[in-house]
Amino acid sequence: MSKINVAVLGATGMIGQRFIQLLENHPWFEIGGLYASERSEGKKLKDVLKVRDHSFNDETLDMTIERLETKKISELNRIAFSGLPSDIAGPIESDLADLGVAVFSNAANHRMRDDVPLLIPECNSSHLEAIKQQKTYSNGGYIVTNANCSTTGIAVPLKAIDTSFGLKMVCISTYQAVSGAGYPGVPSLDILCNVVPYIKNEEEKMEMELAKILGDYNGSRFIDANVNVLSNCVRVPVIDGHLESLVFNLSKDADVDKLAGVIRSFTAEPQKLQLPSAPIAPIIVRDEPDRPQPACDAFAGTPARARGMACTVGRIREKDNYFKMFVLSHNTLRGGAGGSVLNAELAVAKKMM
Ligand SMILES: N[C@@H](CC=O)C(=O)O
Repeated sequence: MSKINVAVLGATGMIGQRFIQLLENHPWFEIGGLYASERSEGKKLKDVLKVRDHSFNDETLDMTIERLETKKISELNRIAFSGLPSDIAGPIESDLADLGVAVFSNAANHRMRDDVPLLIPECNSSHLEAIKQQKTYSNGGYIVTNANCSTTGIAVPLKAIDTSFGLKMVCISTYQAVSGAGYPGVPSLDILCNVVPYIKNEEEKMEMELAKILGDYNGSRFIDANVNVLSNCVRVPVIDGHLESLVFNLSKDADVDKLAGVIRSFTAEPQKLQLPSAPIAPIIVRDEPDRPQPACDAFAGTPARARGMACTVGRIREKDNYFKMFVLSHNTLRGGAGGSVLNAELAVAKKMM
């Protein structure tokens, strides 16, 4: 098949550049343009580089950033990947959908809409159907969002657990990397040798988003999962990789071995469809007592294209009918740009493009 032209919006930011990283040698997608605010118009990617753990191709580094004009973007691209900040993303993404562009967004603006899938293909691929309710769908335009980064990593193992054992309640404590705050993110004097027990709106987002993701879509509306979610979100001085501690209880009988077995063997539609960015194993279970760690496990995932797309679970324990475990996932890959690239691959595979 010929490659599909895609735009990257917010190309000067951390998530925008993760999109570029994942798209530069993509088998189905071709970068049709890099877009950002007027301020960056005419600069080359190499002049505004934020991602430092990936070697971009020379041709990619020489690409010029263009001003974000929706009409022009829609004429040149079938898909737009949005890494825009949420203070400007909402109307720009709606405009592009009106112009017939399929928008895959990392921004929070449209996540809770009744006709917008909050999509994690391992958890709720059937929710993609909701795009047919969007008034722009007949034109080819629609919006699909990925979840907040701290929600995405835990949603996949929680889906595996909920499907087999019925999740009743989950209490989450996060240890979130500074790259989650974008670039330059948290001031160094606030975070070096420190932890900050507050991330604006994070706990609210996690509680709402998990209910939508783990819930159903009945063909005309989303029905929230009946799971009690409690969360505390904290920023720690780590570059990449959100570590999260979970305590939960279940409606069906389980033990640590059964739980570990179900989590370890979990696969879903992206694996069945062999989507290019799908990790072969979406959840890796580690048996070592001191894993997962951001320094060791943030980039988990095979094959090479799925690096950073698997989450890692460890320290599964039981006490008094409550289970405890840690989950780690890469916040700007699996929890950001990678999540939206996987969403777009699912839409292509399901011929909703
Ligand atoms: N809100 C998160 C970013 C993920 O989307 C964070 O601040 O870490």
